Amino acid sequence: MSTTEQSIYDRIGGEEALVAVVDDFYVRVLADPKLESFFAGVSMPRLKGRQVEFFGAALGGPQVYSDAPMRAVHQGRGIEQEHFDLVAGHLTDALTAAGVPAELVGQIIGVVATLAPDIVSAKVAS
Ligand code: HEM
Repeated sequence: MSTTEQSIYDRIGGEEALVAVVDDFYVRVLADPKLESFFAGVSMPRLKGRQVEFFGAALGGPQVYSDAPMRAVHQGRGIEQEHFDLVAGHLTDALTAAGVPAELVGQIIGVVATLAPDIVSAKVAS
């Protein structure tokens, strides 16, 4: 057996686990009254597929994420830090519900948090 350090992707259970987490994540996001309107008219099967590619690539899996950069996808949608934090919370909950250990969830959310400057494009009016 190899003793090579496993990627986060392998440690959470590979593609099957990731697909299940992404499905549950979007159930939670779409059930959130503060978030659902952002996804009106969006093809969810397509978005889930892209999200599996994105997270697979980001967490050390074999996927290649070949679509637009995060800034191009999200800017101009009126996404505020509050919305980003809610989405990150739903991801935390979906990972935790799938049995991913808290330490790994923390590492994944740490990676996701670095994306906030590209995704948040609206400031709360002051
Ligand atoms: C938390 C970190 C986030 C990550 C890693 C992420 C990742 C992604 C990815 C990979 C796509 C697919 C892009 C493509 O077509 O290739 C996407 C699309 C999208 N994201 Fe995010 N996202 C995040 C946060 C958010 C937030 C906070 C919102 C809004 C509240 C949001 C709203 C959307 C919408 C509406 C689309 C669909 C765009 C379309 O196909 O028309 N995302 N996101």
